Amino acid sequence: GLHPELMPKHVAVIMDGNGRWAKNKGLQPWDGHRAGVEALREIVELCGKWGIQVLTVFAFSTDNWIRPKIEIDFLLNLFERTLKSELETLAKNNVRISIIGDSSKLPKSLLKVINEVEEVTKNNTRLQLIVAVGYSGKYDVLQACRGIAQRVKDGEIEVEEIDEKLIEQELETNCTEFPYPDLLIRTSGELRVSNFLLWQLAYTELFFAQELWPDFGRSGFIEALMSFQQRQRRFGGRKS
Ligand SMILES: CC(C)CCOP(=O)(O)OP(=O)(O)O
Ligand SMILES: [Mg+2]
Repeated sequence: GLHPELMPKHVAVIMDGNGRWAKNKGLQPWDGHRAGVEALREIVELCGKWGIQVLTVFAFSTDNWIRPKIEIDFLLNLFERTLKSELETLAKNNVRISIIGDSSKLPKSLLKVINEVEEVTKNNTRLQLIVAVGYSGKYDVLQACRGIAQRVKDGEIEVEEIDEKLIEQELETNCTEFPYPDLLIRTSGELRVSNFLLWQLAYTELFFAQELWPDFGRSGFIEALMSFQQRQRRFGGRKS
């Protein structure tokens, strides 16, 4: 079974497979995304129950903008409706939610809801749910470089002061206590990172689940966590 003391502090998830799940059932991709929200709701609940402190999920990549407009419009509207409908539950369950990513292309109405849910839940302490929307690892590193360059240009910092800590501050990880995911789970059998968190995954344990995201639930999550708990993490060192 699971050992509470070996629970990861920060879990990251690439929720993949919604489209194939829908196709297998003769449905439209957005039916898969709708089912995907139910899967996310279950995993959030389990994280809260099992004492996982941070859950970062990949909901929409900077590279997903090339999808058909109808699917993008559905997804953006789904995010807005879900944030609104889940706000009360998140607040009741002491979950702090924040959104990371390039918000410049998001509709004003979605931005408004994002600001509201971040504000309402900002002092919650049980679980931090970070939803990456319009995010990618390369976008994150790029915006951090620009931020640091501007601070040097403004004379705020010297080039010599640029260190890993400073980069971490400029990245959009948005989590000071546990910035580095201990475990990354990707569903649907794909074996790639797909421009998700990059800097932050330096020593993250990877777990690839066969289930399509809408089918990933308690049993799949337990399997991933049990695999994690059996790993020997050396962070580049040598087992003493
Ligand atoms: C937007 C993102 C959460 C969607 C994940 O599922 P997907 O649409 O990539 O599904 P497929 O890989 O099966 O097409
Ligand atoms: Mg996919």
